[in-house]
Amino acid sequence: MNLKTAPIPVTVVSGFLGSGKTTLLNRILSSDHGLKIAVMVNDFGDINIDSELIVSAEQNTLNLANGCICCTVESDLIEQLRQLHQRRDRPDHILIETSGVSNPSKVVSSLRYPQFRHKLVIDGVITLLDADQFSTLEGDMKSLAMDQLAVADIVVINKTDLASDAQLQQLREQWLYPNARVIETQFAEVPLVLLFGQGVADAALKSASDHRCAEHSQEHSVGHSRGECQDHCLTHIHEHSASIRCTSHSAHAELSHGQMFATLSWQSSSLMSLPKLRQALQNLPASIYRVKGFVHLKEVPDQRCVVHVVGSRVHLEKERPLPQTRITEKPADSPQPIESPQHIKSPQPTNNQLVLIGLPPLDQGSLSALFEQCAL
Ligand SMILES: Nc1nc2c(ncn2[C@@H]2O[C@H](COP(=O)(O)OP(=O)(O)OP(=O)(O)O)[C@@H](O)[C@H]2O)c(=O)[nH]1
Repeated sequence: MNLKTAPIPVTVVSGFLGSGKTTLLNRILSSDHGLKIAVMVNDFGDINIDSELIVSAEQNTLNLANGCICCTVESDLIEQLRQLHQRRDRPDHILIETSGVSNPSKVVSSLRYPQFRHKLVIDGVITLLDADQFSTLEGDMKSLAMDQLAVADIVVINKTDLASDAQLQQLREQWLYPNARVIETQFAEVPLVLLFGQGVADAALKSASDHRCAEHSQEHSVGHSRGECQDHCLTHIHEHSASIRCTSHSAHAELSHGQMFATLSWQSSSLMSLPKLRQALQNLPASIYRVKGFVHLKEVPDQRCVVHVVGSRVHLEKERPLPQTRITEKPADSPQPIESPQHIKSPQPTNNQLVLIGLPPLDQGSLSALFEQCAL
């Protein structure tokens, strides 16, 4: 098959809030697989925190319209996919990270539209599950998490380092659908061949062998196993790889999924106190399941820190620089990145940004007051 006209494989990465989707994406984008991967990120919250947490190729950033990927931005998703397919530097693979409050089945059905026939092929749906927090989900949250599992081809039981043997056993026995392949991981260490499928692995192998250098062709001729050849060639082709990131962000305090979730954001320009912030995060109302963002702490004056709250777990760490992926030249007819204040990459030194996601109603006044008290 001609690789230039072959359908592009698309993998949908799903999973409830904080299950490790961005961790998985970063692992893939930082790996030396040699594939040109386009990533579409659908964040839920008016500040797009995920776009700053993902390994990026900024010049290729495209923005979708506001909203939850499965509820309101279908037309933009379709348009971006169409444009990706038309690019001269077509990606080898497309990854779509749905927001933690999305049901991936709608995305999957969009990918099946006739206009994508022979252009895109669904490689699979990967759903991550937070082994530590899954059992704490109740009601609508649990139903949504189950919907995400129901459409999965691969279920990744992530955060096994935080779960007891009994918790893991219960997950395996009670909550998994029979058809999915199940992998248990820490920090989303999923084998790449499982993610990309043999089709793409073969394409990369073929492309790499087309470009192979003299010493590699000699190695091929003596008959290495597929894995050995692939390792050599994928390293070689990596020099031509690029990552394209598309982001979507929802409007302030938007509700989605039948009004199931609400989000609000808080920003300030004051230094914050670490013990006060930690205490505030540990004492959030139970209706708030997820907090993520960046803060500047008095105790860490030289760099900003990343905040993650998932369920009852609070995690703060110094921001680590993300490796930048190599970028290929953009075709003249490709869409220009849209400048937006929400995507300014280097905020002022004391720009704290937090996004909170939970069950409505979220009380903006009292939550803002809670964080204001952490400011010095
Ligand atoms: N201990 C532990 N922490 C993990 C693991 N995987 C991810 N995390 C942490 O869990 C937090 C949430 O991870 P993300 O990758 O941002 O989760 P996400 O699914 O993208 O989150 P949303 O986009 O908000 O739904 C971060 O602090 C990660 O570092 C793991 O296996 N073990």
